[in-house]
Amino acid sequence: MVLKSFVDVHPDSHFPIQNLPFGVFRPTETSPARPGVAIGDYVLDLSAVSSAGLFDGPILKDSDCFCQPNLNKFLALGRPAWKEARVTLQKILSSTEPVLRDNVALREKSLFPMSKLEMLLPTAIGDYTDFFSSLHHAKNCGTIFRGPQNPVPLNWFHLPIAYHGRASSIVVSGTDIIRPRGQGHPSGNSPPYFGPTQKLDFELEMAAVVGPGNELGKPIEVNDAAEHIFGLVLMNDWSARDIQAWEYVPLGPFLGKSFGTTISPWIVTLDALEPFACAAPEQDPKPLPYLAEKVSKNYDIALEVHITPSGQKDSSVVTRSNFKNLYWTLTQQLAHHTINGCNLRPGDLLGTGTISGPEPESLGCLLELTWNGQNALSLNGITRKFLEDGDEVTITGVCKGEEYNVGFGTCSGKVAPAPCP
Ligand SMILES: O=C(O)/C=C/C(=O)CC(=O)CC(=O)O
Ligand SMILES: [Ca+2]
Ligand SMILES: [Mg+2]
Repeated sequence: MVLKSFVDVHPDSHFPIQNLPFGVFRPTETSPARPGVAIGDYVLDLSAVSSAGLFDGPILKDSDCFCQPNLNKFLALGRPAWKEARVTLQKILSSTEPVLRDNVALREKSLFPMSKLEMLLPTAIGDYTDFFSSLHHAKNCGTIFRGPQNPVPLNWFHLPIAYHGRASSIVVSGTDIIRPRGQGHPSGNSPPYFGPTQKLDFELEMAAVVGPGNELGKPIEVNDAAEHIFGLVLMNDWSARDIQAWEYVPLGPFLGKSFGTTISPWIVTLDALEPFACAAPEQDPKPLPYLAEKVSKNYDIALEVHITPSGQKDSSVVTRSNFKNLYWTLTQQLAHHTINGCNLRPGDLLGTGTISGPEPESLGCLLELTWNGQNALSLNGITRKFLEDGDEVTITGVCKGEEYNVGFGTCSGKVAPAPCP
């Protein structure tokens, strides 16, 4: 028998009782932020559940981790607490358990229609790193930025390459992204220009949310790394390709990326994703021992990007990809990040890098889809090489099971014009 909730959940919903993703919301503009889990079209307020004494397991019974404006304190408690919370929440939301189902007053205090509330960033993000783990993306970007001879650098096959992103400009889905201004360089010996980016792009990504983390100087072993990953969100690493191409030599992405990064509000836990785990690709050459894992795991998460062009009602799908296209696993990324002793802290965000697949329809950004603006895309008859002001980009992700889906909802942002000079 498949577990069912007393809350009505549509069969296509991303949020059945098997998912229970964690987020932070406020019921009204003036009420304080608090953690919640999504169930169907509702959000269950975890501060209310906690105040009612329903978290009665040994770790959570005396904890105030759900009476906080973000999930950091809960994340720091680690997997035993996450499992305990999931067991309690699946129990009190199930169709056969009366404690919440039959308590009208508590239900009114704790269950809110999702359409009427405001979702916030789920964690306070101290640090954000973005990896480069899709071979298809690395090959295509290498060819476009550096030419077809050796598009993938030799180090790529030996370590998960990354750059340090900017945590301060991470925003929750639904926030406008202001077109950045900056320097670009047309070609050859011509002087650089300055102005609003002419090559604004999205990047289809996911990101891991770090749990307990590690002390400075004490790396996390690759086979223990999953204990430090709470779950995943959808992510759009907005990129200004003209700024990026000019500035990145030799230190890597900077202002071409740091003007805004959007994440989805719901963190889907690794526990909820487990039924959709699959083998990660075979790695050749074999990684060094500190990156060699006993079990090399990916997840079968179908990903789509839709663009609604400025002034239009309808969106068009511009790419269909899958999380399982990644070469380096989340656990290898995390172990590599800490191998030099660098400390990760609860709530840190590790982007996977753009998730491009092998087919032309599965490329994860416009840079690849239009080959740096050489070929326009048609969106219901409207053409685009890069994003225009007013365009809205929406990423979705879902694991499709036989009896239920485990999904991420959406991650969207609309492009707002650059500030006047
Ligand atoms: O090939 C490059 O020089 C850089 C490519 C990127 O855009 C970097 C990045 O954000 C990594 C990624 O999303 O995979
Ligand atoms: Ca990126
Ligand atoms: Mg970014």
